[in-house]
Amino acid sequence: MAGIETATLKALEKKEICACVLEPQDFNPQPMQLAQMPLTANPEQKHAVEQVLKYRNQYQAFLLDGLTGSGKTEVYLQIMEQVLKQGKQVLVLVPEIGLTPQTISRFQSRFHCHIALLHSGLNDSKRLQAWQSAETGKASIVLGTRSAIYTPMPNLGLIILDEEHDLSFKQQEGFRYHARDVALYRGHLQQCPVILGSATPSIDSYALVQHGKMQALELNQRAGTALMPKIHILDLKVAQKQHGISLQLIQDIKKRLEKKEQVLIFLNRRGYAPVLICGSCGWQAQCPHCDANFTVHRQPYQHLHCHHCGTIHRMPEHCPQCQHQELVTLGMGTGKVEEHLNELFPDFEVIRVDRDSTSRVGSWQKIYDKIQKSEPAILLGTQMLAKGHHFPYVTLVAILDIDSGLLSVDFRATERTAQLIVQVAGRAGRGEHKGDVYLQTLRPDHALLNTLVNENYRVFAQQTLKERQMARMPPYRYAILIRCESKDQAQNTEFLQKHAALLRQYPDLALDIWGPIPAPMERKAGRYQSHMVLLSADRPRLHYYVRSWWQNMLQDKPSSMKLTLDIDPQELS
Ligand SMILES: Nc1ncnc2c1ncn2[C@@H]1O[C@H](COP(=O)(O)OP(=O)(O)OP(=O)(O)O)[C@@H](O)[C@H]1O
Repeated sequence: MAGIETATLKALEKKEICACVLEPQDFNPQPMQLAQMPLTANPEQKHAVEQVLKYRNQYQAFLLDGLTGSGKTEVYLQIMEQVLKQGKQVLVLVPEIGLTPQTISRFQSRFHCHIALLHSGLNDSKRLQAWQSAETGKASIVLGTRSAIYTPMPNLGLIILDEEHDLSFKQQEGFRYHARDVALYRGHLQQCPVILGSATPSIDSYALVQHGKMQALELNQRAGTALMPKIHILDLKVAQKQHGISLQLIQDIKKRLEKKEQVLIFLNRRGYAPVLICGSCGWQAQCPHCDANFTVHRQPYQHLHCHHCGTIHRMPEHCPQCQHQELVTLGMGTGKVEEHLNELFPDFEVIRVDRDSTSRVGSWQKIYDKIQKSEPAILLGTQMLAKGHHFPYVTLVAILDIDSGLLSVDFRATERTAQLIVQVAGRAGRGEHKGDVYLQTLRPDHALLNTLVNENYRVFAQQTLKERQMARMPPYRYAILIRCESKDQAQNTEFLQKHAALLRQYPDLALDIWGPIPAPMERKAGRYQSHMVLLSADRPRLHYYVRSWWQNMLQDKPSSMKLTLDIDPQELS
């Protein structure tokens, strides 16, 4: 309300003298003008655009399965143009807040219209403004991360989920939902097409295509003149190395930098080193609250940090067990690799991109602008660098440690690793120069690596679908994960066993119950974690029985126990 401070209004509301309400506003769509002509679509792009536009005013789900750099965004833009011209709104979801600047700038250079931005970095009033502009039709486009899927848009004409395979579309805490599922359901409710786009679609989405619930649209070549990069496997068992980096790779990095090109080094481990160990007695710095090692950090000051519960400890000056002075770090995090790269390439800039280096507001934007300049540099980073970015000057990509992704117990681990490799590799050679990709591994014969190098991601996906079908795993059966957490592991097991027995009593529910078993990380933040997985091919019946069973469990559980129910879990952690 004009002229009256919010604090005053709140005080009056507290005394029940006034009530603060939001006035519904009229829907008033704004016309869209084209700011830039579209690119000339290649035949595959044209086909994809035409297919989607056939379903302009009705629900149909599409999987836009296009190689990295094949011009999926151009396909989105050309479809959006037609939908916006009809006076309808478009909702676009991206997995990361860090992807919003590049996406918004591509939208702004193509369309003159109001674009509302929604992500976790906004304060409440900015969020409200964005919601209102969507609800009233002032915003023709809403661009946001996961929760933007709930934005009120009365005249919705198209939903796009870019990088649909990305795990961040699933909310894993509190109110659990998968933005991909909500998008499909919302498209159905509001009768508009939904496009899920990715160079590495999820196995779940391929299954939807297989079952005729989604139409696949393929882009099989890079857009413009760019070519796909060549992947090389570096066998760490035999390779000569310096600081854990093969000499062959070091030579190639040097060549690229001298040619004024950029190099991207990927390591999915932030901090300086994952282990601190005593050189005399073997003592290791472990988090007192979790079954995990402390990670050593050197910035902004030396300290130990548990990445699981957030505990921070001072860096010990000597071994607390034997008083020995020499404590050594094992393994490499981005901090240590940054140090080595600075030593190996002193004449070139090393730009580190991880959660630590981008935690300040605006820092990612500054880094991003720097990368877009045609200057030689080494970009070193974690997941943040892997997702959907277009870095035209990167011609060499190296993944320093691919093996950790091959060792997980999660049945989706190979899918995630394959996606990561293909996505990171896809940042190479997107401009005028052809790219090369190096994968450092101790397991060069691993089937996954060979399928990706000699075949492609789609072949891997088809093999994985067959394996999942044979093993009767999702998406061929439906899963529910029960997580149970308390200070007593025996209490967790006894409680889950008792309730598993009750569920087994329903004779017409064909069900497998796995567990209870300790979670992959058994103790976290001082509490024991147990898991139990329910698997059934009959989703309606599974959900029907679980509904009352779950209520029963909640009533029966001790107050100190925490229970959570995860439908279609994406991670078994
Ligand atoms: N038809 C076209 N003609 C020429 N250039 C194109 C065409 N379509 C797209 N491009 C260009 O190709 C580059 C890569 O396109 P884009 O970023 O849209 O690919 P993408 O499929 O979204 O990639 P990724 O999945 O890796 O994020 C961009 O510079 C884009 O402008």
